[in-house]
Amino acid sequence: MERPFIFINSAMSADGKISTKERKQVRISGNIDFKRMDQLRAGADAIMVGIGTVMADDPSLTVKSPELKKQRLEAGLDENPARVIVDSKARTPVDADIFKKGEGKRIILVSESAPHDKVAELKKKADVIITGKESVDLPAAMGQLRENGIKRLMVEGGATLNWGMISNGLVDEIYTFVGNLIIGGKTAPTFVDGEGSTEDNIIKMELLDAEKIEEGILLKWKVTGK
Ligand SMILES: NC(=O)C1=CN([C@@H]2O[C@H](COP(=O)(O)OP(=O)(O)OC[C@H]3O[C@@H](n4cnc5c(N)ncnc54)[C@H](OP(=O)(O)O)[C@@H]3O)[C@@H](O)[C@H]2O)C=CC1
Ligand SMILES: Nc1nc(O)c(N)c(N[C@@H]2O[C@H](COP(=O)(O)O)[C@@H](O)[C@H]2O)n1
Repeated sequence: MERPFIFINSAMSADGKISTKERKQVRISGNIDFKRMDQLRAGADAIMVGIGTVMADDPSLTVKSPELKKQRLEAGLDENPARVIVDSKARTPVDADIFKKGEGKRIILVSESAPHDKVAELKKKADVIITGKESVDLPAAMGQLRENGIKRLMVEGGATLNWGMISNGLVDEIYTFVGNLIIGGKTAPTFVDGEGSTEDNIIKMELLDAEKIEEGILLKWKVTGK
């Protein structure tokens, strides 16, 4: 099944953490990196996060620059790319910022195990796509997104979703900004958590670029597979 071009953009500390041990959002990027992230958002057809990120950060995932929003409108697009949440049990709060802030489409990916009343509530606010029995079937869901016209998908984490996407061979490129912080903590999320690899199925990448930005470094990777 055809799927979109998929890339992950993330910011992590020098020790690979993407937030604190309390799973509190940390400002890792500086202004230049946030502008770069905004450009990536504006150039995508959709931006996707896991339900863990919605619960922890309550992000809006909107394009912030007025100029970039204007350019999207002039190109006949919605002001914001579609915002997608991977949420097997339909736990997304109906008052989440994703629903309150910005124009544009919202899509919730749920599984067959999601309570029907919660799905009905979310359907008032978003398109709902059902795949998988207990958990969202990510490969099938990516195919459905492509059928819904999404050709370029930006994934913004978090750690568990990043593992789900990468381990299923669904990620083409990864952009990580590594900031000048050490967060530490064995329970603080790293860029990729989940089940993890054994030696024979470690995922390989090719370095595309490395660029110093303010006090950190932006690494661009192409995922080449197992
Ligand atoms: N610095 C940065 O760039 C960023 C940092 N973060 C941080 O990351 C943390 C959140 O990460 P995390 O807690 O791992 O949550 P995630 O955002 O990765 O969401 C994970 C959840 O997604 C759902 N899911 C559904 N289907 C799948 C599947 N097939 N594979 C994987 N996940 C699936 C699961 O919940 P269910 O079973 O209920 O569906 C799972 O628990 C926060 O602390 C946040 O601040 C987040 C984004 C960016
Ligand atoms: N690129 C980047 N740098 C950081 O330092 C960050 N903390 C994040 N976090 C991501 O941004 C989301 C918030 O988006 P909104 O401002 O609400 O639109 C957050 O959920 C992370 O995905 N990213």
